[in-house]
Amino acid sequence: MTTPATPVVHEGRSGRSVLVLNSGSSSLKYQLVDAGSGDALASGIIESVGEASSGVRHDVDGVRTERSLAVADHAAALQVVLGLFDGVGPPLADAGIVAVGHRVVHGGTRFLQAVVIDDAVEADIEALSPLAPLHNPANLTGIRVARRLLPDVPHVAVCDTAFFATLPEAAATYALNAEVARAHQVRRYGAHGTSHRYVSREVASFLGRDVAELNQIVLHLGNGASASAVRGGEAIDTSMGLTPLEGLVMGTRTGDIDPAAVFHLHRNAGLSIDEIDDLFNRRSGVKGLSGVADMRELHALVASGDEGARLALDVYLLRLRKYVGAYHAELGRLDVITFTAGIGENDDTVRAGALAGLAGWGIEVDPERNAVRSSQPRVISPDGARVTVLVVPTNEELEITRQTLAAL
Ligand SMILES: Nc1ncnc2c1ncn2[C@@H]1O[C@H](COP(=O)(O)OP(=O)(O)O)[C@@H](O)[C@H]1O
Ligand SMILES: CC(=O)OP(=O)(O)O
Ligand SMILES: [Mg+2]
Repeated sequence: MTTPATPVVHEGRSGRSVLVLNSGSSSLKYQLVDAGSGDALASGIIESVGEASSGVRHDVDGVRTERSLAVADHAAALQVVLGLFDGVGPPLADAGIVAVGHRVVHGGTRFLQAVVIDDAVEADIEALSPLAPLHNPANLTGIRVARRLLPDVPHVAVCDTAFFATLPEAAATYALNAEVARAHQVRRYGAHGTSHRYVSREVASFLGRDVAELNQIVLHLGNGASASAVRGGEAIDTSMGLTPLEGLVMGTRTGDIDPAAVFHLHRNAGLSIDEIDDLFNRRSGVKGLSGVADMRELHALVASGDEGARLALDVYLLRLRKYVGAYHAELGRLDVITFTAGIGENDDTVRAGALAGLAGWGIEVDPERNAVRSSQPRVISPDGARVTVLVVPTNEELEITRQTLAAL
C-alpha cells in the first residue's frame, strides 16, 4: 500500500548521507540522513520483528509504503530494508553514503564514545551481549549483515550507555560487595542514552535556554522505558542499570523487582536461571500483567473493563511517579519534565496519569494542551507552572548520524 506521508522538506541536500540502523528489542528502525542538513531522505520501521506478522513502513519524499509480512529476525528485517531501498528507492548506490551508523545498546566500560567498527569492536560488542540480551545480539546482526553488504564505507557504533558514562559514582554503584562488583564489572550503565542526550538538548533549544542552566527529568517511554535526571546537560542518574531490565515497567520487562524473587523462583518454583531471565525480560511488564505489550492495546482492554489491564496500567503509572519523585529529590530544583518515545510522544493518558497528584510540587498537566496530537515539541503544562512539562519527539537516528560523522 502506498499513501502520502507527512511531506519532508529537504533543504540543501549535500550529496553525502549516513545510513542509520537502530535495532530495538522488537523493531528495526532506519534512516538515510543527509550528512549536511540532518534531514531524513528516507526512513522507516519494521515492527514486531519475530512475531507472526510484522508491519513495515518506508517513507520517502512524502510517500509512505506500507506492508505486512512475516519477518523472522533482525537479519531478515535488514534484508527487507535493503529491498525497499532497491525497489521503492532511493537507491543506496546513488545516495553518497559516507558511513553507516549503528545503534548499540550496551557498550560497557569499553565504548564511551562512538567508535569505527572493526572485527575487534564486533567481538567486544558480542562479549557485552549478556548485559543487553534483547538488544546487543540484534545490534550485532545488523552490523554483520551491513558490513558484508556495504563493505566500502566505515561502520560506526554509537552506544546507548555512553551518555551515562559520567554518572556520579554514587548513582552508578550498587551496594553489592565491592570486590565482587569490581571483578565482574557489576555497576549501573544505563541505556537509551542516545535518546536522553538528544532530547535534553532539544529541550534547551526549544525553550531558548542554555542546557547548562536546566535541571531536567527525561522520560523515554517506548517498548523499553527509562527515566533520567539531567543537571546542566549531564546525566546524574538513570533508571536502567547493569542491563536494560532495571527501573520502569516496560512492554515485556519487569523493571525494578526484589532480586530475591530470582532465588525464590529458582529454589521453590524450580525455574532455571535462563527461564527466569526469559520470564523477567520477555514475559513480564505490561504483557505479563495484562496479556498485551502494546500500550494502545492495553488502553483498549482497560476501556473494556479488564481488571488485569487496569492493574497493569496502575503499576506502570505508579512506577513512573516514583521515579519522578526520586529524581526531583536528587535534582533539588526541577525545571523541566519531558516525555518522549512511542508512548511518551503519543499517549496523553499515560502522561496525565504519571504526573497526577503532583500539583503541590508545581508539576501540572493542562488537559487541553495534553490532548493535542502533534509531531512537534510542545508544552503541556499550564502557563506559569513552576515546572515546565514538555513532549519532545526523540530522534536517535539524527543523534547517531551526528556522532557517526564526528567519529570519522
Ligand atoms: N498512539 C499511541 N498511543 C499509545 N502508545 C503508542 C502509540 N503509538 C505507539 N505507542 C507505543 O509505543 C511503543 C513503541 O515505542 P518505541 O519508542 O517505538 O519503542 P521501541 O524503540 O522500544 O521499539 C509501542 O509498544 C506502543 O505501545
Ligand atoms: C534499551 C532499550 O530498552 O531499547 P528499546 O526501548 O529500543 O528496546
Ligand atoms: Mg527505542
